[in-house]
Amino acid sequence: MTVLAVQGLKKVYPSPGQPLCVLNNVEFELRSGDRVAILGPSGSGKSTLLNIIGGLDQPTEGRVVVDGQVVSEMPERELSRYRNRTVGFVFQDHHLLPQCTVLENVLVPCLASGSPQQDDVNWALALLDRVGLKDRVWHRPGELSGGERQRVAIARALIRRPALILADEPTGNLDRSTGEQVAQLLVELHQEQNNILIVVTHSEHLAGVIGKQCRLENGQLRWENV
Ligand SMILES: Nc1ncnc2c1ncn2[C@@H]1O[C@H](COP(=O)(O)OP(=O)(O)OP(=O)(O)O)[C@@H](O)[C@H]1O
Repeated sequence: MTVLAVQGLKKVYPSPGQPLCVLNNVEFELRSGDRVAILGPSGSGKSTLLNIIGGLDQPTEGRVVVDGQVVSEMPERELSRYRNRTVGFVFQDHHLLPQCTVLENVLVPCLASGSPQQDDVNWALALLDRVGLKDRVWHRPGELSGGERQRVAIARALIRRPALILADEPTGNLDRSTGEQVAQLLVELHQEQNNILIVVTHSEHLAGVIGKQCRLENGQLRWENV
């Protein structure tokens, strides 16, 4: 069981006029099995919040605690391990390596601890089967549709069996029906893997597929259907 606690989180960006306060005392707690969509207008700080949780950005004040460990206080080595092992990222732009096959792309996170083991390859193949890409493992990203590329990115995010899945506009580049399939897949895999799933989106429709929702506005997080 993983517990994610976001405590008194504040993020202020310097700017030529007034400093820009995008997060102001954001607080919540999630546990394994929880999933939530974070909605909010463009520029409201959704990606900033996700990046701080994922250890890609530092808060100005407050902290993110995962299983008792404060992310912003982790030494660099531990932070890299946290990003690689505890967190699985899915971005709007899939960030797949164009020269690598689908299978190699899914295995990329395993390279952090040397070359992938047979167990990793077996799990990657099982995940690719699960996301409906069994027949595409030797393709390269350029030979896939947008929805297929995003499904590869989801398999890659799950390869280390992370406790936390952070998805930033995962369907942003997809048409509505493909986006809905990808969102449904995220939900199904979340239920199977019992991780914590946080999805940042503009889309009320996607948020509806995810379930529990909160809204980030003026630096504050407001929970909706809890
Ligand atoms: N490194 C930075 N330096 C200064 N300002 C920044 C920086 N990163 C983000 N911002 C500003 O902080 C605000 C929040 O940005 P963020 O990307 O978190 O918003 P968002 O809600 O994810 O937006 P969108 O939905 O458009 O992706 C924006 O106004 C942005 O311009």
